[in-house]
Amino acid sequence: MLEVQALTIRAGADTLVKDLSLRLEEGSLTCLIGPSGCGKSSLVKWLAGVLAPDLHAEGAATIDGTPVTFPHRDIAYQPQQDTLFPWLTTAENACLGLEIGGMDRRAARDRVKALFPAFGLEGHEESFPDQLSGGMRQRAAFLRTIVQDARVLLLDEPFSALDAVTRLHMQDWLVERLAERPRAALMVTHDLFEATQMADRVLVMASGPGRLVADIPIPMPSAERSETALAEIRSKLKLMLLKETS
Ligand SMILES: Nc1ncnc2c1ncn2[C@@H]1O[C@H](COP(=O)(O)OP(=O)(O)OP(=O)(O)O)[C@@H](O)[C@H]1O
Repeated sequence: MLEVQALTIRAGADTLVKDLSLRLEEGSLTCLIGPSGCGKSSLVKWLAGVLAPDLHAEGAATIDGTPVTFPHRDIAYQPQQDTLFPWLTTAENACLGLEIGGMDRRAARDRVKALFPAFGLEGHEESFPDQLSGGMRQRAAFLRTIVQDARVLLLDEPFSALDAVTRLHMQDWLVERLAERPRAALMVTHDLFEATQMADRVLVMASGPGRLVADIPIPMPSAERSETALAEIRSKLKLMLLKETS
């Protein structure tokens, strides 16, 4: 579905990401892990079309074999910071992606409002971002991304600010929604439990320069995952990360 070929990202003379290629399939949730600073966010930002202007990227991408440039209407992106507009209410922020995509304001409102209870945001539709907790803000940003009809989802540490129970709830919610409506999802996370529980594939990045060093499939359906099998995969991932950070 989405294919990246030979992506290199430079900051002046420094190479941040080098010659990175990957393919994301529809109906697949891929987690991207790697040490801090290895270039995970830079890759995702490039795919979202929001790479900082001082960075220079070379590389190509296709969707279903057709060359694309970013930003692209088939791609929805949740950045690491919630980036809610402080002058818009929670509901208005959550509607933004839909409205930019051309949806009528009332229809966008109805679609996001239906999801407020599942996101623990009910009663906060008219609150402004500075009236929300960090976790609520992150859920509002997640909502803004997930309601879009985009075929590709890019989620950069979408649950990092959530408490443990809410995080588990949102992880399950996302896995269920992706099962109902397959998309190609790429999720950056530092949490190996989250990665092995949710993903059907984990990509490992190394730094200096940023590159992919492993592609680990997790072929089991999430309902059938045994703790023993997942613990084995986590140990393998942990060893890789330790090697990359030592
Ligand atoms: N605008 C920029 N100009 C110069 N260097 C940058 C810029 N943005 C990021 N970098 C550098 O690029 C490298 C990769 O950063 P990036 O945010 O992609 O890493 P990351 O793997 O997502 O890290 P983390 O896990 O901590 O979020 C880092 O060394 C960072 O300092």
